[in-house]
Amino acid sequence: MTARTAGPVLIVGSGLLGASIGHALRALDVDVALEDSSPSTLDLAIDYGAGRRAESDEKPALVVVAVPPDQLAAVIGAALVRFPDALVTDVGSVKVSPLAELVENGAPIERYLGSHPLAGRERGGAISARADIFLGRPWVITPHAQTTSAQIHAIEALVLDVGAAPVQLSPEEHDHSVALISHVPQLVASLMAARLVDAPSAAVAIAGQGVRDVTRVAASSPELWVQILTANAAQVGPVLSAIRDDLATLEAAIVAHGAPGARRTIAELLRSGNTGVARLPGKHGGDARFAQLVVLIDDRPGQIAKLLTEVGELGVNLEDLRLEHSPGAQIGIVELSIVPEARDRLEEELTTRGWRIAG
Ligand SMILES: NC(=O)c1ccc[n+]([C@@H]2O[C@H](COP(=O)([O-])OP(=O)(O)OC[C@H]3O[C@@H](n4cnc5c(N)ncnc54)[C@H](O)[C@@H]3O)[C@@H](O)[C@H]2O)c1
Ligand SMILES: O=C(O)C(=O)C[C@]1(C(=O)O)C=C[C@@H](O)C=C1
Repeated sequence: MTARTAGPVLIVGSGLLGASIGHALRALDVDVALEDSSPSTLDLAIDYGAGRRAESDEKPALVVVAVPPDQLAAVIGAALVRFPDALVTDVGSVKVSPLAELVENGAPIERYLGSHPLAGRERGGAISARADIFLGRPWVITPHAQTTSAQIHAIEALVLDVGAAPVQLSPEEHDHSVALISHVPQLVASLMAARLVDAPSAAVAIAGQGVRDVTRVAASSPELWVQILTANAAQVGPVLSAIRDDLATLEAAIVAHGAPGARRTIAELLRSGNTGVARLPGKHGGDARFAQLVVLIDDRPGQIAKLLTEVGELGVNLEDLRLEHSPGAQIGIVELSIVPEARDRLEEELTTRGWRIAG
């Protein structure tokens, strides 16, 4: 594939996000220069192939700032001054406060266009970077009053090159949205995971997929998240209040579950959850949800490859794949996500071929 992005691209901050963008652009042969305030992070990102060391006379066409939230405005502002011919973007998780800080500092924001990939990992650092983290994910571009359509096209080119899907929102709409779909979910995951700290070992040992699904992002960096949450506090607060109200209602109904109406209250909250989760778009951003097929495999080398080869031979496109090990059993659980029309046929054909289907 030929890159749409015109280089050189300078990435400032070569941690998880910066190095991941570097890897994805290098795969398309874009010239990527890297900087980081940590010399060892920079060396690591270069060693892993995310780009080359930036020269002192670098002349980037595009600068991507991927530093922690409390550094964003300062680093974006410095890049706007250092590279007067470059378009500058960032990948920060909050968009209103850095823009306000730039305006307050009199920065030349006519060459700054913020953006934010809704993609990442619960672990930071150049060592966790991967070219594929953006595939199929939304990447929000947040134009302001001075943004031109050529600048939007330039950032869209970057987004498409790394395999993400560009979406345009104002900085305010962005921050309002991410409070609900990213920032409070992080807190809910952390609150649930915090309950496990003093849990008996016997309880933790039998953890299934449910608690893992709900708590995955609880492994994220507290330093990064304190910065994100406080930078978006005005939007996060009201979502937390709504959850607190629901929790109070739920707790009262659970405690007095024999009282008239209590079971209905519990059911209605659960049903709202069904309605809410059904609204989450599928992998490609549309409304279609995929069907799941769970296959049990022997926990020995080559089994997953064999299963995937056979799914391919049957002409079924795999939309997603999840793996799980059953504690204490020599069995692996593979959850295949596929288009609903293919599910029954795949189940039948795999059963005929000797695979064990668990649901
Ligand atoms: N982690 C995620 O899942 C995720 C997803 C989307 C967006 N973001 C945003 O991306 C940004 C980077 O997050 P990350 O997860 O890559 O963090 P990270 O810690 O992995 O990387 C940040 C890098 O910036 C460097 N840095 C700090 N201050 C600097 C400065 N003044 N100049 C140059 N380099 C500097 C650090 O040394 C570090 O290597 C954050 O603003 C975050 O909100 C993170
Ligand atoms: O860990 C992940 O899977 C994420 O994608 C993290 C996630 C998110 O909430 O979606 C978290 C914060 C970032 O600003 C963007 C992405």
